[in-house]
Amino acid sequence: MNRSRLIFVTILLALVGAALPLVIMLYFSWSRAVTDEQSRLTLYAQQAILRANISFNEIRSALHAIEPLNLKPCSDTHIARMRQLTVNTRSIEEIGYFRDGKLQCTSWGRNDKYVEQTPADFVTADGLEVTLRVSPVVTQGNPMMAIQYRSHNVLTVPSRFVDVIVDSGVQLATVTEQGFVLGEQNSPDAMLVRDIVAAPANRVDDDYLIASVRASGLIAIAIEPRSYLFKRLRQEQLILLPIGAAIAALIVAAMVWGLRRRLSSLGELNVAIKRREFIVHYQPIVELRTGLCVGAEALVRWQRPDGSMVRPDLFIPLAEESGLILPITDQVIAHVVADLRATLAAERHLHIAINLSADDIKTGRALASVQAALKNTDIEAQQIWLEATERGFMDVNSARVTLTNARAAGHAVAIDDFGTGYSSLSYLQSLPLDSLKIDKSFIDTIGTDSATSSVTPHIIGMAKTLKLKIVAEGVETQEQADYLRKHEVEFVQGWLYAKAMPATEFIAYYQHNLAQHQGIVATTLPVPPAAPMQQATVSIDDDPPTSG
Ligand SMILES: Nc1nc2c(ncn2[C@@H]2O[C@@H]3COP(=O)(O)O[C@H]4[C@@H](O)[C@H](n5cnc6c(=O)[nH]c(N)nc65)O[C@@H]4COP(=O)(O)O[C@H]3[C@H]2O)c(=O)[nH]1
Repeated sequence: MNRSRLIFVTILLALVGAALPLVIMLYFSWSRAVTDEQSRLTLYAQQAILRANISFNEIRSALHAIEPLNLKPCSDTHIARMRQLTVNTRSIEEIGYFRDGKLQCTSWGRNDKYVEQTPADFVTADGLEVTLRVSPVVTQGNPMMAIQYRSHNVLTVPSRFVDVIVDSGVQLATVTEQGFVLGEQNSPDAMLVRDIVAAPANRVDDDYLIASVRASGLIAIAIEPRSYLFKRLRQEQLILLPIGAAIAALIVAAMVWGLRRRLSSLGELNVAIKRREFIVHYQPIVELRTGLCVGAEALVRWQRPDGSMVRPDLFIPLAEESGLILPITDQVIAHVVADLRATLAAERHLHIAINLSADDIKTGRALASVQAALKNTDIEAQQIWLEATERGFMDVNSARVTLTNARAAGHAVAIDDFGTGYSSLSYLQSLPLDSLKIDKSFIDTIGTDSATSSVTPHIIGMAKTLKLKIVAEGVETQEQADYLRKHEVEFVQGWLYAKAMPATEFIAYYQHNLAQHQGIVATTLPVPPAAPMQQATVSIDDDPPTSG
């Protein structure tokens, strides 16, 4: 990703990162406000059901108490008893006695007016006949509810069935399951109440917030205007939005910090490329059967002006992401040629493996760089191996073209870090490869009972089936080397043999190794078909061995 793209993507991510916590907090504020308000309304509805049940129970008890007394109807004792029950029972305003459907007397005395018993709107399960609206004859007050049991009748105020102290604006109704409204507060809309009875549920609609409770054959409904919700919403937002803003600020700060770091890393990398601060170390590759050093892997190092060395895994990912890897590969190639030109010309069986990035493989330009660098030198193409990781094969068609061209030019091609990426057997089969490097993570499992330890022999078997030479990377112990020898792995690379070292040290290492293996023949070099290389004979004669 180049600089301006990086800035653009970071700004985009920062905007999303800043908006996200605010949106989440807005959502939480809303859902908390709705939940809180609905809990409040539900509580009112529960209290209304409780009040309605208390009223019914009181009335039922009074009626059941007076009916079996068998007092002389409308006698002074009878009227006194009715009055006593009326005074002592909160829910009862008046008790009346009926005979043949006509009111004879009430708790206030004998009745000489003609009053007929009103027909019941509904009858409860235990036989109480309820008439919702009757006009009291004696007190001449507001409409009341009449509840009749046999010859006695009680008048009660409907508000007894919703007798709950609610905040102003909250509407309350207690309704039977059949839809008869027993009592209401603050005049809830009748249509709305009917709708809620048909499908009782807590909900928020365009105008109202609604909660309902169903119990004992009754439904209590509490309703408040939706605008009330906004008061609660503002309270929630006052708490949650500052938290969201703080998280958003943290995200933006982290992104700005990351961007500045990346830009400064990118800037430093750019300067390092211009100043050619990259050098190459060489890690020997040894033929396992003979112990002969047959080559080395070129490993880039960033040498800062203060002399400190930066490991490749700290800058290669950034270089690959930003496209700066291409000039770095060029500098590696130039270093290999400058460092080992004479040695490679003198030792024809010696090879150097150069790492190519995914971009190098995709564009194919690294091949042109190698060819240009080898021009006018005595280094032969087969002495330069090209290593590509599985990431380099993501664009399999361009990878195939580059690898085919590389092999046609005489280079051996290796797949690096095998097993850590996504390569499949079909990839391996379809790409022109000479060798496979088993990643250190698999070598580490040798002799252990880790879950992946069983994979190593499969990789070896697969490479052999595909006739690829094998290089085992990161060999650190004799046990690993013995295992690899037993499985006929051809080449090894690792600290058991040598760490990566500067060119002069590598040349000395190589000469020493050569002297130790006087007269021994290396037999297992990969051979690209287009420029076949004969088995190399290692000698310690003054005359360098020739190939081809
Ligand atoms: N612990 C342990 N480590 C061992 C052992 N033997 C080898 N190694 C390390 O394993 C890495 C092998 O290189 P790689 O898999 O190509 O992995 C390389 C390669 O992917 C990348 N890299 C290095 N040089 C270049 C380069 O010139 N171009 C590109 N594109 N990538 C490079 O950076 C990675 C890391 O390179 P290095 O830090 O040099 O680390 C090297 C090497 O020093 C061992 O026995 N034990």
